[in-house]
Amino acid sequence: MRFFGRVRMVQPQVSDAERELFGGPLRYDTGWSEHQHAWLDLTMLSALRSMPRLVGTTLRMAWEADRRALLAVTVSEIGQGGAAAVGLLAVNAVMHALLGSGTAGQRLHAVLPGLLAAAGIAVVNSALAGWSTSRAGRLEPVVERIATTQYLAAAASVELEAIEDPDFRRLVDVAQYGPASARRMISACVAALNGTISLIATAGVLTVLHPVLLPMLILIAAPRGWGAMRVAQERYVSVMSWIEHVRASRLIGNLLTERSAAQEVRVHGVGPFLLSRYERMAESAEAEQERLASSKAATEWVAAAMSGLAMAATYGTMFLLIMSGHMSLAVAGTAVIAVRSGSASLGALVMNVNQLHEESLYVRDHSRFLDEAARRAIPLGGDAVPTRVKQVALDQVTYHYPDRDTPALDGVSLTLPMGSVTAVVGENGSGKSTLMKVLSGLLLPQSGTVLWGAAEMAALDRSRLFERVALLTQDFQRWPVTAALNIRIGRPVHEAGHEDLQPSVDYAGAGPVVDKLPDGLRSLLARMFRGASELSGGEWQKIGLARTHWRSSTSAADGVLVVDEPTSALDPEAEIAAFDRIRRLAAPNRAVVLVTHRMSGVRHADRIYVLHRGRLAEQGSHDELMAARGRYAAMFDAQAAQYAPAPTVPHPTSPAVPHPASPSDAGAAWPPPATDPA
Ligand SMILES: Nc1ncnc2c1ncn2[C@@H]1O[C@H](COP(=O)(O)OP(=O)(O)OP(=O)(O)O)[C@@H](O)[C@H]1O
Repeated sequence: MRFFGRVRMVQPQVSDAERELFGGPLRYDTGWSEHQHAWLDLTMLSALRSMPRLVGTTLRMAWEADRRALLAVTVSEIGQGGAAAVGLLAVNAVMHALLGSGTAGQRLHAVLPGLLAAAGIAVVNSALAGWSTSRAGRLEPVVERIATTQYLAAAASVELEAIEDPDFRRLVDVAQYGPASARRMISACVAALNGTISLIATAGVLTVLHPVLLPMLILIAAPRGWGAMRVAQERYVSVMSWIEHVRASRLIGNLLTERSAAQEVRVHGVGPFLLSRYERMAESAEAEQERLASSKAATEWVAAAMSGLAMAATYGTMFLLIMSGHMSLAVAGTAVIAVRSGSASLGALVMNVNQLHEESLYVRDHSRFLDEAARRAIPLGGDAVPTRVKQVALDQVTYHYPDRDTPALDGVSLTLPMGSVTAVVGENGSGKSTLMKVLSGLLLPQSGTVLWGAAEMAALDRSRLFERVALLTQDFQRWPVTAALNIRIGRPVHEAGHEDLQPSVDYAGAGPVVDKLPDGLRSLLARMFRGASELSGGEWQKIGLARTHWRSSTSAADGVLVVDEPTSALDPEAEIAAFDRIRRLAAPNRAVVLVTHRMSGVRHADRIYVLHRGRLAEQGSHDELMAARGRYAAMFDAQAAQYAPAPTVPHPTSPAVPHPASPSDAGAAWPPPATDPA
């Protein structure tokens, strides 16, 4: 009876390794589980019922992609169905001629026209099949390309807030499977169309031959169709319940090969540790594969047995019909062939409907993503940004991340006059980076206003506003392209030769970095490609600075330069030089705002704002804030004290880690023999 009940979700046996690594059964919620119920409700009937809608969606996509190719596929598939029906009729004529009266020679002679017709039909059929394959081959990549382009364009045009929203990220994750599924839906649709037409053709011929043959055909094919559907359901449910665990073991496997983990993998002995956990997790996934294979074998065996019984009943019925004179031998011969090809078509059709349904779940995610992305897209249009502004100002700005209880910015007001350098300091998590995102127009405050001159940012055309902002953040993008493009990409629409970029290279002090590269600015900075060069963190920061200069120098309109922790990887000399260069970027048409924890870089700023837990705690020049002896002065003094001569730091007298359990664990005698420090 277990074969006929619903396919149920079985909670996977989680390995000890997974508990140890992740603290329990892993729930990597990708949104896949949203399919679960759709699928589990799937019966053959509901799959067939949803067929017209699914086919309609796919055909619409294909129609937009290439109408001529779609028409060619449809015509050739219908042609193949017709050819199958005519082929069966030709077989029937051959049977009649073979089993008719007359001498063997006369009968062979009578067979010839039927045989020639069957051969001709076979040739036409294969030509049509070839045509269909080639046109579908044209259609599939175009549909996939259109769906991929839609996906990428939608992902790149949403608000930053959407990208940082975990729910939206999950949708982005799951929708990535949509384009490939849309492509596969084309072939599944073509195959389903082919199956339907050949089935209608065969059914028509069988009904003409004898009315009892059609129900018999259905009886033979139904168990195989049921078996195919059940196996697919079990596979899908298994994938759904195991996906997190398979991903987890893949994640562990990847960590062993990743460059970023390579040092700890070796020095801390993480390699053998993770490898053993990977093996244990993979073993439990293998057990599931084995269970699935056994279940598939049993289901297919039951389906084959039921289909065999129906086949025996069909042949028995035909035998009785022949014996009672209700069916000729020729009809029976044709019926045997038709039943065989018809049951194969029906079985294939069920599988294709099945696949169509499975793929449509992912295509549905894709369109759900497109709808959601359109809802959360950065709005197009808006007022023009004034070319000349005296200042950019924040007035009582509050920003709240959706999943946080407390605001990251709470009633912050500040002013950035053109031509000035403003510094923002504060402890970790005080809201500095959030403030920079609000200033850049990447995040829109829930209350308060950002003003460009007298214009409110909320009313401005955001794409135009972005053109007036230059960004240099600590985790700026290290694009896997040439050194030249890594600079030019600061304003990619602006064409530039290497000589045009030279001032930016010189400005950033990146000359020695470029000189060291094998092909100068032409060198590829992408370690994953052969022949590419790699830069150190500090060298990259100089390239980043050159990019910022390029962006700033290619716009004459008033704008803002946002610099967030630009010098973290620079050596002391380069850091001093970098702060000096950043200050020099403040021009009559540019306001520079600088976020840093290096207090030495802040002291020359025209105005300094101190943030504390999202609120503005202090503001003023360096001298004013030092005189006020508040937070700023405390931070400055704490850093300055690091460089002041200090009394000798005492050495610890006892080990900071517990003793190993036994001397053999330590690999050396423990405790070490007492020695006289003197
Ligand atoms: N994407 C986000 N989603 C939710 N909360 C966030 C997000 N980014 C930052 N926060 C929270 O907002 C607060 C301010 O973060 P922000 O990154 O602006 O601080 P910061 O001053 O730049 O810190 P740091 O000096 O460490 O870079 C923190 O409590 C942080 O946890």
